[in-house]
Amino acid sequence: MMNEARSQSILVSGESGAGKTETTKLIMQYLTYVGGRAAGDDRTVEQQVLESNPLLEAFGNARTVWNDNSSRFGKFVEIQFDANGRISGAAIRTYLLERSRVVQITDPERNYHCFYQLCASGKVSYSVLAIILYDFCAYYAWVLGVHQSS
Ligand SMILES: Nc1ncnc2c1ncn2[C@@H]1O[C@H](COP(=O)(O)OP(=O)(O)OP(=O)(O)O)[C@@H](O)[C@H]1O
Repeated sequence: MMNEARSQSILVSGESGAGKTETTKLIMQYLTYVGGRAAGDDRTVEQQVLESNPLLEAFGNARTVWNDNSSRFGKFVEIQFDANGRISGAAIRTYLLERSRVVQITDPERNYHCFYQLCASGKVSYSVLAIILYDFCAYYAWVLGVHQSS
């Protein structure tokens, strides 16, 4: 990329359970390692890129019969580098979240991780739980609306 001064793409594909999600995380770890800044900086872009994975997985991954942590959406990760090869920015776009899973699941499959994480925390009062569940529902309703209108 630096030699040719041209953007490059990596396409990770395969059937469910093939290892796309884990491979993508390894690629992101590698790119943030080679394009990282000096230690001691504040929370850097590369840290934010890596830290986005658990959050995205909470809202978009679920257990299926093939994979305990199956990604139920597509992801386009763009990492921008400056002229020195250092990471200068990043953007993540998500596509085609499996909408039906929000309201319908078949045993032994599960809904999205975030619902179980919320219940497992055991530290929220019922009123806070209701607010958070309301926000989750609003989030998924927004996602459904976005995909329906596009
Ligand atoms: N590099 C790896 N090292 C160790 N285990 C791995 C690796 N890649 C995949 N696995 C194992 O395979 C499982 C499925 O991998 P992963 O979730 O990446 O698949 P996937 O192709 O993204 O599946 P899906 O399409 O359902 O999201 C992981 O939970 C892990 O147990």
